Amino acid sequence: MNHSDDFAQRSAELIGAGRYMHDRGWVPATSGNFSARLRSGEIAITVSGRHKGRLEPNDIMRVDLAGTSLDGSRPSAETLLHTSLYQRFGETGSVLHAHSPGSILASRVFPGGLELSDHELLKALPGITTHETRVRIPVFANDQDMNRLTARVSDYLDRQPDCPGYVIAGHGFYTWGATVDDALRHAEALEFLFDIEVRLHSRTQGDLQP
Ligand SMILES: CSC[C@@H](O)[C@@H](O)C(=O)COP(=O)(O)O
Ligand SMILES: [Zn+2]
Repeated sequence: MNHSDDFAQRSAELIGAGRYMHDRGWVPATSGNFSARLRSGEIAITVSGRHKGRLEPNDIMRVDLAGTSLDGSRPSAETLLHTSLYQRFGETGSVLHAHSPGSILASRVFPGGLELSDHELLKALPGITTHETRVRIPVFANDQDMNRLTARVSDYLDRQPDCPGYVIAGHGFYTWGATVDDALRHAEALEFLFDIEVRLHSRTQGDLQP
């Protein structure tokens, strides 16, 4: 496959992911951003400000691993959060970011992070083969300074390299995978688990009411 076919193929996958996520209410009002690693080593990423449920081929652009635009378009405002993951994890082929209700609610209910355990669906996450696993999803404070936010995430991943995703408080979540499909599966599993954990928490709180 030549480089332009590769770019077209990855772009089509990101467009499909956007439609899927928008249909589920995870990327409202131009929020979210998506990327995929190209065979050339460059990154295909969404152009900033585009509606992620109605992406077209020219809404996907190329950046280098430092996040610099390679074709004159303006990449996602959160490009650094994507490129830092590609720099860190050689096997990562796609990064997805959503502003999903489950992740935002979870960040309010569990500001110190979530502990996911005893869920069969954990097996949808990379390297997990049993529900008897404990997966920690950190919650970072939101920050408009991408260098500072990226540094905080990187510092965490230095210590917890198996982390499958993270939440940004009041903002959304990031997850990644070897392919766009893998990253989408991780997104779907995490969003489901965020929702379950929030509902479990409110049930427990409700039970405690006089
Ligand atoms: C609609 S506000 C959302 C943005 O501030 C940002 O968080 C986001 O997810 C989308 O930014 P973008 O630059 O389009 O990639
Ligand atoms: Zn965002």
